[in-house]
Amino acid sequence: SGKSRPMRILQYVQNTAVQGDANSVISAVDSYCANVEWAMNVGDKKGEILDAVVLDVRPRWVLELGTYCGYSTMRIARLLPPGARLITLEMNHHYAQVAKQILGHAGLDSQVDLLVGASSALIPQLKKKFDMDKFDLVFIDHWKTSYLPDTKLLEECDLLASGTVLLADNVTCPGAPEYLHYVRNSPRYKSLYFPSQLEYLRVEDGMEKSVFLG
Ligand SMILES: O=C(NCCc1nnc(-c2ccc3[nH]cnc3c2)[nH]1)c1cc(-c2ccc(F)cc2)cc(O)c1O
Ligand SMILES: [Mg+2]
Repeated sequence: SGKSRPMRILQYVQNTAVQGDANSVISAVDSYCANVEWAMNVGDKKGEILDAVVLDVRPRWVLELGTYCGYSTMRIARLLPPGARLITLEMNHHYAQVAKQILGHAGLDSQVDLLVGASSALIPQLKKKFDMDKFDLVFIDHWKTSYLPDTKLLEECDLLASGTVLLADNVTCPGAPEYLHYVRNSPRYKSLYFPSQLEYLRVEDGMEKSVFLG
């Protein structure tokens, strides 16, 4: 039942997770996707790397590119200091609708602003729309071919400060070769690879953490 995979994930969450308990919603998504049907969430293994980076950065302003069902959105939002804000961009209206409901079930919708549209159109509007200046952390997990152009767009829009951390999912699988070459060879970034596995599978993947040097 449930017309789409995101809908089936939402139904499982609504039937099994404790309302207002973000960790139980995260666990519910992980057990559904590990045991019933695979989905492109960052997952529990890479999720621990994401958690560690969020706790280390203690960001005031976070941008996420690629919301999908809101799994990584929840992982980030549950660790934010009070007053911090997470802006997440999603291209697909259906994904966004499901993510909103999953975030609501977790009780995390107050720290999160979910925008629907192309990142290339939305990124230039963010400073004005949210009266903000620079992001402290950017989690990149959308279309793999958009990683590099959107990173350059963030630079052009003056949304990165010296010390801003970019964390990119899937740099090995499906891969983001042009992005990797750029952040590893540009003098404006200090980059480090965190080896891991593709969500819910025994396939190599990893995340790239790149600090903007200004
Ligand atoms: O495609 C992925 N993720 C992207 C979804 C998305 N959700 N929202 C967007 C968006 C959002 C605003 C945008 N603005 C412009 N393009 C946009 C695209 N893109 C993805 C794919 C895999 C994967 C691995 C192995 C396989 F065999 C098949 C698949 C694994 C992953 O962890 C992923 O993250
Ligand atoms: Mg991913």
